[in-house]
Amino acid sequence: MLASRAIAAPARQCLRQARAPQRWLPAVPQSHRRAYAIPTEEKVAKFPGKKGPDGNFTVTLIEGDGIGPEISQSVKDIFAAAKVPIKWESVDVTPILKDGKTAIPDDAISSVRRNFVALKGPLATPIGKGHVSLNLTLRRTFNLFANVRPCKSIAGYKTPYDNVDTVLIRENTEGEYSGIEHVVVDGVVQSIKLITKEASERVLRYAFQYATDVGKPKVRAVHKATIMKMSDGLFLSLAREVAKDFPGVEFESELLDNTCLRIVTDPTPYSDKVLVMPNLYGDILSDMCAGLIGGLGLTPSGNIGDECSIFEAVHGSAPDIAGKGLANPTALLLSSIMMLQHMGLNEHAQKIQQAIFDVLAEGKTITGDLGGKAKTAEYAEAVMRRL
Ligand SMILES: NC(=O)C1=CN([C@@H]2O[C@H](COP(=O)(O)OP(=O)(O)OC[C@H]3O[C@@H](n4cnc5c(N)ncnc54)[C@H](O)[C@@H]3O)[C@@H](O)[C@H]2O)C=CC1
Ligand SMILES: O=C(O)CCC(=O)C(=O)O
Ligand SMILES: [Mg+2]
Repeated sequence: MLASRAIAAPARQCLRQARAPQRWLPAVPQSHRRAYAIPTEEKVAKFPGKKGPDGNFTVTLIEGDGIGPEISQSVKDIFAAAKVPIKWESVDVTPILKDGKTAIPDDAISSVRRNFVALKGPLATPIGKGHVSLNLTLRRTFNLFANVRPCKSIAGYKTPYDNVDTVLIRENTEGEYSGIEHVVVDGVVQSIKLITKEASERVLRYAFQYATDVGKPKVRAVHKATIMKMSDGLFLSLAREVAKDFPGVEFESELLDNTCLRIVTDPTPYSDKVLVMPNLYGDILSDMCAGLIGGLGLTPSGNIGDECSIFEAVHGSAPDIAGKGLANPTALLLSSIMMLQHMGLNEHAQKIQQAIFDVLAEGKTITGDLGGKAKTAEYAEAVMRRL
């Protein structure tokens, strides 16, 4: 593990740092929701209307596999303790076959469409034979074109770097994860990396808009257009085109291998940029960035679409620790904070986030991945005590 828990800086200093509010998604005024989940005025009007007569929003919950139910329980407990006006609608996403293809059950699809917003635990994908990734299927089903993966140092948790503050936006519907593979002849297989103008342009536009909204002065496209001249070449040339529509944001580009080297050598120069890239690169780089701040137990994400959005941790189902109460629920909790900010429930987001950062900064009740001894539920209880 890259980071090890060292003697924490003086607790008061850590708590002071931890108190700084953190917005994982831009504050989106109701009238500017267009660039995020809600594209039309009609939907803008409809969104707050999802609040039911009891004053609660209904949110779809996919608990997921492996550690999914354990970390989902922490979110449910903490949300209940913080009196977040949310009613969970749990759905089963056990895959079904539709026209010979893996599909999400209709009930789950209609729940997400009805509620606009979902929180999702990790879903395991079998290696080789077996169903295709349900995570990718969900992203494609709902056209969740931008995967926003912020990664910020946790005050009080010491790693080789104290100042990581990266935001990575990953194209989320195609690229290397198009799932188009076939056997050409025995012993020769082909896997298609599909890059389209439409999908590239919309994620690039989202990245520039995101940078504008959160006040990051630069967008950097990460690519390998030296080798994949046509596919990454198209992505890069579209990035240059889209940049012209955002004169207030500086555009840069960088080869993926160089990005990897530079971020692990010194992440500081990446704090003022939004990184945008094709699917696979974002998948790998986001796990790598998580390593810089203390691991996968800490990094959230949001899958953003025009019609609905699904929030989930960057990590997977962690089968090695599942069912043992060892999982760190912070990544899913911070994803749920992104979700609350997306929904405009900022006060609740801030209150819970502060409690999480305070518990982490204090360092007494933290899970094993961070060098502590607390079980998942004990950590969640510590967060609830801080609310
Ligand atoms: N978005 C999703 O639902 C994702 C699903 N997966 C799926 O998850 C399964 C397992 O994949 P792996 O490669 O093992 O990756 P993983 O992310 O599940 O685990 C990698 C390592 O990180 C640790 N870890 C992950 N989350 C943690 C947490 N919250 N607290 C403490 N430690 C944590 C695990 O114990 C393991 O040692 C696979 O079936 C994969 O397809 C993988 C990544 C994302
Ligand atoms: O769907 C999967 O199995 C893995 C997905 C993944 O690694 C990710 O979304 O980061
Ligand atoms: Mg991944």
